[in-house]
Amino acid sequence: MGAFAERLAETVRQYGPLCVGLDPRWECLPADLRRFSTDGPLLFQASQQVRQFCLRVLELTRPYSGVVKFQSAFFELLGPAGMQVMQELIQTARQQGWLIIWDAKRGDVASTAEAYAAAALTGWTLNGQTLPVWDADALTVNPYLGADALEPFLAAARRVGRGVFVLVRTSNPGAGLFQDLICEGRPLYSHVAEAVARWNAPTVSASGLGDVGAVAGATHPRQLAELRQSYPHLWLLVPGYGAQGGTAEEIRQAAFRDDGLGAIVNSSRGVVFPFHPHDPDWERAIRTAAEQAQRELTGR
Ligand SMILES: O=c1ccn([C@@H]2O[C@H](COP(=O)(O)O)[C@@H](O)[C@H]2O)c(=O)[nH]1
Repeated sequence: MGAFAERLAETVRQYGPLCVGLDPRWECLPADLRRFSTDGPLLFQASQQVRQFCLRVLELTRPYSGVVKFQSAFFELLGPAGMQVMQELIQTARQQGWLIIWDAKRGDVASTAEAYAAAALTGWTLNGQTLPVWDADALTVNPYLGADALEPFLAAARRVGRGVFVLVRTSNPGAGLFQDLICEGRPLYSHVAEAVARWNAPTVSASGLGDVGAVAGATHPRQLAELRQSYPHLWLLVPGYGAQGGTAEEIRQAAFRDDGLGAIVNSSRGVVFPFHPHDPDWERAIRTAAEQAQRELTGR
């Protein structure tokens, strides 16, 4: 498997920068799919309905995107059956040719991070056999515990040509509480970005981009533009487009390099739930939303 950065560059050249966010919110599912039969545990039944919906989303959006981000929270909410469904969907997405980001925002002391990293990226070697577990192409991680705690993720990614996206400037309204605190004359997030660029540097490949990227919200276009300008070798994972208020125009101006690479832009609710649960034409709504997002993000 080639370097993550190059596989991502190839995907963005082919499909544009849209990343489909698979966040299966039960209350947003089409009403027809929110049905239960009389037997079987409810969480299991709900997981099967989510499975059916997500499979359809993957098919409908595939022409417009090559990257899918699984938001672990919504699958965890469904318990073990939901986790099983997530694993099956990840395998299906891989067979369909998607690049897979697992948004689980991991971060812990190094000895524990090693287990998280094996589960997400390398697989686990047991009895001489390496078993893939989640088998993601990239994982989101939280930098708060420091460099030693991130190293197991970076090492795992290096070993198997995978990627890591480090939270730098998140999209939520309260992000500044800690991330904007001034330390040594500049905001904390800019120190994090500098460290991410340092970890990324040895991985930079032909596209001029590397395997250790940064999460930078579309809802803070000034900081997004500043990160883009300061760190041309970083892939940016940009959430906050659509449902959280980030616009395609602001993103186009702030997030990309001159060659059109450098950022992937996540849309979860905007692309996956652009319909009312009682709208019978929900499939067409998803297809239209994905097509429009692809078009407006590339400015075509
Ligand atoms: O700063 C961040 C980091 C991650 N997210 C995640 O992205 C999606 C956004 O969903 P939308 O429905 O498009 O708003 C979701 O999975 C978040 O957990 C983020 O929003 N901001």
